[in-house]
Order: sequence, then structure tokens, then C-alpha cells
Amino acid sequence: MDSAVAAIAEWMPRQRWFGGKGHAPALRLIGAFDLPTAEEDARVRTLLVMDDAAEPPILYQVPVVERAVRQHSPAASDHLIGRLSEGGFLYDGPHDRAYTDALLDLIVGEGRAASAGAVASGRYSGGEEDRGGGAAASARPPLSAPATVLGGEQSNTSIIYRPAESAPVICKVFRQLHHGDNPDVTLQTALAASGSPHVPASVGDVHGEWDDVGQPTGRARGHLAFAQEFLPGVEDAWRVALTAAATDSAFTDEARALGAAVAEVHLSLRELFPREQPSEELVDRITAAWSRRLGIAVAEVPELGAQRAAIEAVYARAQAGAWPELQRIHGDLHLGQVLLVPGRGWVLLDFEGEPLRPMHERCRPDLPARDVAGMLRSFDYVAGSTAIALPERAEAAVAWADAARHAFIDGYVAASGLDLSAYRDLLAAFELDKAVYEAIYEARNRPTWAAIPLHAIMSLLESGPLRASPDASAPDRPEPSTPSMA
Ligand SMILES: Nc1ncnc2c1ncn2[C@@H]1O[C@H](COP(=O)(O)OP(=O)(O)O)[C@@H](O)[C@H]1O
Ligand SMILES: O=P(O)(O)O[C@H]1O[C@H](CO)[C@@H](O[C@H]2O[C@H](CO)[C@@H](O)[C@H](O)[C@H]2O)[C@H](O)[C@H]1O
Repeated sequence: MDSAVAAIAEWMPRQRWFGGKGHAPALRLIGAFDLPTAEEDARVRTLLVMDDAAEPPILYQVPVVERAVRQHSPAASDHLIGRLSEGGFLYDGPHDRAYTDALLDLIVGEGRAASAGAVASGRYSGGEEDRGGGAAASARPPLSAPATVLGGEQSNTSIIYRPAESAPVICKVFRQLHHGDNPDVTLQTALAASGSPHVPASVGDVHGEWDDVGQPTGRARGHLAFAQEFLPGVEDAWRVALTAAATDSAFTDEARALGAAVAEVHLSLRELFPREQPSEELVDRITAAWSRRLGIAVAEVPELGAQRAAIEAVYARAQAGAWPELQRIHGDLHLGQVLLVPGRGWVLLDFEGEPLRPMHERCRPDLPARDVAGMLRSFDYVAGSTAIALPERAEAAVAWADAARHAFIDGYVAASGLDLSAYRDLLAAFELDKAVYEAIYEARNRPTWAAIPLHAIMSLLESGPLRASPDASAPDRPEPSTPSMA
């Protein structure tokens, strides 16, 4: 085995983006390419490794820098992957300037790298100036710039470049690779090109090709990285909302505006991408995915077994009810994916869809209710995590979240013109399905938060997608809608 692969296998389970929590990876090298670097001591490699121990196997992108001499700065030591048996040291690429510069150069300089089993091509999609100007006009970035890795809990690894002479850029290195275009790149790029203020401008991307015996041509093709305008100094709404809930500050105006922004993005996506009628086959496919996911959740989170029949009853009602036309959507909308940018309003990020869903499903037209449900769940998460951190604020946080959920729906309905009450059962099913997804996600990634979706599932089964507003007189069993949805 390539000694770099052996070192990566040891190191990978400690990385946030490693999807196979609970098992040691069994890595197989699928392909690798080198990027040119000006640093004599460094070799910049990107390895594509398949974890055959995952079910189904997962293909990861692992950029590394091989150096003959050990780096002694504390930053470098933190990002040492391991020693190579043939001599030399292996570093985590996104934390090493040799890699970050090589990646930026690949995109902005539209380079190409090809070697054993893999090819990568950079594409510069132009700053705002190439599209007639927009929210954040910026010049072409240089080929080299100081870079840092975004901290926090991400499924991918994002590198922020801060060139001295031009606007900052954030480049996301996709960790799990899939055959097919990544909606994060295609949806956001199309929205930005259409003039939508609700997404950052695209800067460019890296497209790759690698060996895949599962494809008829023997090759798979997909995106490896996506660079876009970085909106500096703006906290994501998850953090803003947590602070607001903890201090009992109103968030309803923001939530209403967020609902309107999501509706506007949905209206744009309707125009930009093909739509599909909800044929029987399509309805069956989506409802089968709910049931499949519920089966996985019950196997991984056995406490859910007692709710299975009640959840399935909600799914059956939704399946039999009204369905709107399907269209492209965000796919994994939550507060961590949206930024309230001063002077610009709400901006949506990360159109990649749910990382636990197969990519081919994420790339098909879907129901906007999935996004609405995702955001409703996220407000509930604010209440749930506030209750864990500040038990004395638990009740107030639930009222805060209910008010935000109602305001979000009001904003969405007003801007979309859609009568959501006609799709009440569908929204209930999507919210439950999202909570079921979260139950799996938390069990795998953040077990201390597992109670948040489990509690939500109980309460959704009791009261439907929207509890009564805090100031409304609460009926014994609140109707699963609000007046604004009627
Ligand atoms: N264009 C951007 N401008 C400012 N911050 C961003 C931008 N893109 C991403 N971020 C920050 O990075 C975080 C993670 O980005 P995201 O696209 O959700 O990555 P992942 O797919 O790894 O979850 C976001 O929550 C946001 O805080
Ligand atoms: O990393 P991604 O942004 O692609 O999303 C994944 O991770 C999210 C957690 O970081 C997860 O979101 C869940 O936790 C959020 C709070 O951290 C909460 O606001 C969301 O409602 C909840 O679903 C997301 O589901 C997952 O795909």
C-alpha cells in the first residue's frame, strides 16, 4: 500500500468530515494527482481513497503535502498526518500553504492535473465584474494568497483566502466525492448568474475524473472543490439565533425575512432548472425514501422503534394527500447555512443537500416543503440546544422557537404566494423525516444531542408541524397549522 494511504487511514477517523464514525477505515487508493508548487521541499498530492469498510463504500478526497523535512511550527505539528515509511512527513493539505496556493492557482489559472487514475481541471467562473457587477464586485483573485481553514463542524473543508489586493474568497474542498455534478456548484452558480442577491457570487471550481468500475464508461466525473465570494464578519444565523434565544431577544422580523428569502430562492430555482410533475412513480420514490430512512434510524436508534407505526401513519397520510410540482431546492436548509448580511439581507449557502443522502437523489427535482421543514426543525434545534446549555431557559426557548417558526412560515407564504395549508400533511411528513435524519446524524456525529430530534419526533407526532403560537389560546390538541397558512 502507498505509505501515504496507511498514514491517512490512521488519521482519518479523527477528522470531522469522516463519515464512517464507529469503524476503522479500510482504504483503497483509487487515484491521485499532483499539483505544481513553487516550494522545492514540498510535493502537493491529492489522493482519492475509497473506504471499503463503509456500507456503501465512501470515496474521499484527501489533499496532502509531503515534505522531506519535519515542520516545527506548532500549526504544522497540529496538522501532521504521519511519517512516511520511505522517509518524509505527511501534512493535511488545507492547513499547508503549498496546497492552498496550488488549489487557488488551479482554479484561477484554469490549470489541469492528470495522473494515475484521476484528472482535475480548474475553472474560473469570473468575479462579479464579469457578470455586469452585483452585490460585491471583485477583481480576479491572485494565484497565491494567505489562507486559513474555517473551524467548526463542517461536512467538508473550507479554506478562506484573504488576498491583500482583492476580495476574500472561500473555497470548499469536497470530502466525499460522487459521480455527477455537485448541486452546491451548479445551483449556486446558476442562482448567482441569474442575479439573485441570496447567494454569494461564484469564483470557480475544480472538476475531476477518476476510475470507477461501477460506471458504464469505467470513469466517474464530479466536482472536487468550489470557490466563491466570502462574506466576512457575518456570523451564521445558527449562532445569532442561539444568542437571541439565550437572551430572549426577538427574532421574528429576521425569521419572516428569512422565510421570504427562501421563497424567492425557490421561485428562482423553479425558473432556472427543470421541474417534474408529481407522478405516482415520483411520489412512491420519495415516500419510499422516508420509509427507508426510518428503517435505518430504528436500527441505529432503537428508542425510535416505539414511534415507528405512528410515523408511518403520518407518511401514509402525506402520500395520499396533495403534492405540488417538483423543482430543485436547497436540500439541507438549516440556520447554519444562512447568513444575514448587512445591506444585502439573507444569503443561503451550501446547496449540496443532505450529506447522508445519495447524490443522485439530491440532484433531482424535489419538494420545497423539504427546505421549509429543514428550517422549522432548525428553530426547534435552537430551543433544544438552549435547553441543554441553559436548563432554566428551556421553556422560554421553546416559546422563542415557536414564534420564529410561525414568522418564518408567514414570510414564506407571503413571498411565495403558496397556500401551504393545502400541503399540511406533506409538511408534517417532511418535518418528521428531517427529525428522523437528524436522529441518525446525531447518533453518528453528536450523541450528546441525540435527544433533540427524539424529543421533536414525539412532539411532532402529538401536535403536527406547527404548535400553536405562544400568544394564541392553546387548544388541547393544536391544529397542525396557523391562521397565516390558511
Ligand atoms: N461564502 C461564504 N461567506 C461567508 N461564510 C461562509 C461562506 N460559505 C460558507 N461560510 C461559512 O462556512 C460554514 C460552512 O459552510 P458550508 O457550505 O455549510 O460547509 P459544509 O458543506 O462543510 O457544511 C457556514 O456555516 C458559514 O459560516
Ligand atoms: O454540515 P452540513 O451543514 O452539511 O449539515 C449537517 O450538519 C448539521 C449540523 O452541523 C446538521 O444540522 C443539524 O444541526 C444544526 C445545528 O448544529 C441544526 O440547526 C439543524 O436543524 C440540524 O439538522 C445537518 O442536518 C447535517 O446535514
